[in-house]
Amino acid sequence: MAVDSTLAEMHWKHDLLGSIEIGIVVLNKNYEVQVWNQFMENHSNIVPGFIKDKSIFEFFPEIDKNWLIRKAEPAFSLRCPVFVIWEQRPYLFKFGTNRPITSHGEHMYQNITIFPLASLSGQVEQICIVVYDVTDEALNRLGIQTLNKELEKVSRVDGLTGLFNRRYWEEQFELEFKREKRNDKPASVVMIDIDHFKKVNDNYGHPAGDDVIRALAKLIQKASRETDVCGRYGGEEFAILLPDTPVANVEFLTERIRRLVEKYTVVHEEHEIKFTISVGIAGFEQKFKDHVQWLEAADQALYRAKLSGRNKVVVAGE
Ligand SMILES: Nc1nc2c(ncn2[C@@H]2O[C@H](COP(=O)(O)OP(=O)(O)OP(=O)(O)O)[C@@H](O)[C@H]2O)c(=O)[nH]1
Repeated sequence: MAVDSTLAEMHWKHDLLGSIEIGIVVLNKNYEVQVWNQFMENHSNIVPGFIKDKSIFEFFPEIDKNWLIRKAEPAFSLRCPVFVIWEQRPYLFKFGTNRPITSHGEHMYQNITIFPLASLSGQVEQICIVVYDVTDEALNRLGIQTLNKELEKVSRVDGLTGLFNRRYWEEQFELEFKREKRNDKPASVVMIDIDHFKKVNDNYGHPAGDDVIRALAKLIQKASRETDVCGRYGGEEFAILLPDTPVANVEFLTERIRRLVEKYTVVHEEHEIKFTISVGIAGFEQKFKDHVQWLEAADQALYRAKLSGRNKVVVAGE
């Protein structure tokens, strides 16, 4: 009778371990597998009889041995459970998943709990690793994060050129102005405007004009440093903020862009379009009350470049 009830108990425990949708692995102190439930078998294609008494590290090279031993140590020595969530480590066992393939990989995301299994004497000779499949939750979260990053980028960038849009550029410019007010280091701002751009639109059409705007944006970006903040300020007007750069260096740089543009040809359908730019530069001065005054100085220099014949670089105050 006693044997019967023990057998029955073993049977339902076996059924229970087999039917639950979580992985259960019992390891001894040598990290050899003692229990391997149906979930683990289904996802690894390794049957319990084959892996029993073998080191877990032999079968799963993706498991960082030192890391797992370090993690499981408190379960053995302090008898406390240990939790590892997918944000810390996406998975312990590299199992596939039947979810649609996304940019976040096609493996199963797992939360892991490591429980101490104490014997009657209170000694912990074994630990139980419980593996939860949290792929749906992880993919949702990662999907939302990607979407948020995309939205953040879209809200900063001008769609036609890929440069910063006016709003974001102005925000950065205002911040730089405040930094300059405190630090008083050399910094410059540049306004660039395409000459007689209306004629480009009138002669070749609006899409051709767009190609010219895009071409100039590329030239500006190529000539600038990573720390320069390049923006499309208006239709055919661009602004560059150059932190830590004195006016003399900027004059040299913008003169180079001006010459490059002069030589450049935009090919749109059967048309070869030539164009030029006018440039205004203003170095930071402590006398500016706000960033608007600093930008106005560059704008006035640009206006003088236009008035004095276009295709020119003019520095404010010179
Ligand atoms: N193709 C295209 N044209 C634009 C865009 N935004 C503004 N424009 C055009 O840019 C032209 C700007 O013309 P104006 O402000 O008169 O200046 P301009 O012809 O460049 O003359 P100057 O600046 O005095 O040399 C207008 O015809 C606008 O329609 C755009 O995104 N694409």
